[in-house]
Amino acid sequence: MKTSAATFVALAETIEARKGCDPKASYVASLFAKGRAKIAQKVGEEAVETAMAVAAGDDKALVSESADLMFHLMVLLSAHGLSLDDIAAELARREGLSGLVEKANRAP
Ligand SMILES: N=c1c2ncn([C@@H]3O[C@H](COP(=O)(O)OP(=O)(O)OP(=O)(O)O)[C@@H](O)[C@H]3O)c2ncn1[C@@H]1O[C@H](COP(=O)(O)O)[C@@H](O)[C@H]1O
Repeated sequence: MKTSAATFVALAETIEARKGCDPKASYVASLFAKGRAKIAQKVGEEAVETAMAVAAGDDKALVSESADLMFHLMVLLSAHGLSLDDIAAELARREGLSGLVEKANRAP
């Protein structure tokens, strides 16, 4: 089995390769064809479904819905010319900065 990172890298490459493909032959291409607003809507729906899996106490559904959420988020990032590297860079920038300290330092 691939490592988590390798799986995300492979999926990101597949998503990029779907740009310009026939929307009838590819779900990713169909998302790109529908546009950013529709992809963002799908991200919102999958986030809600992820939360509902938690409310139902269903860990199997939590994994499945989280995968749907991550997948659609990666398509959304790609549609904006961004990638998981941008998210990793932002998380790296925050490394070591407690969320409690950051929140306390926010301008009122
Ligand atoms: N990881 C995924 C993946 N996860 C979820 N999905 C699809 O996401 C959709 C979400 O289902 P929903 O019921 O929420 O949405 P829907 O009802 O079909 O759509 P709406 O009409 O509600 O908008 C389903 O069609 C899933 O099959 C995915 N589709 C593709 N991938 C990956 O993307 C690759 C490329 O896919 P294609 O572009 O289709 O070749 C695949 O090989 C996979 O690796």
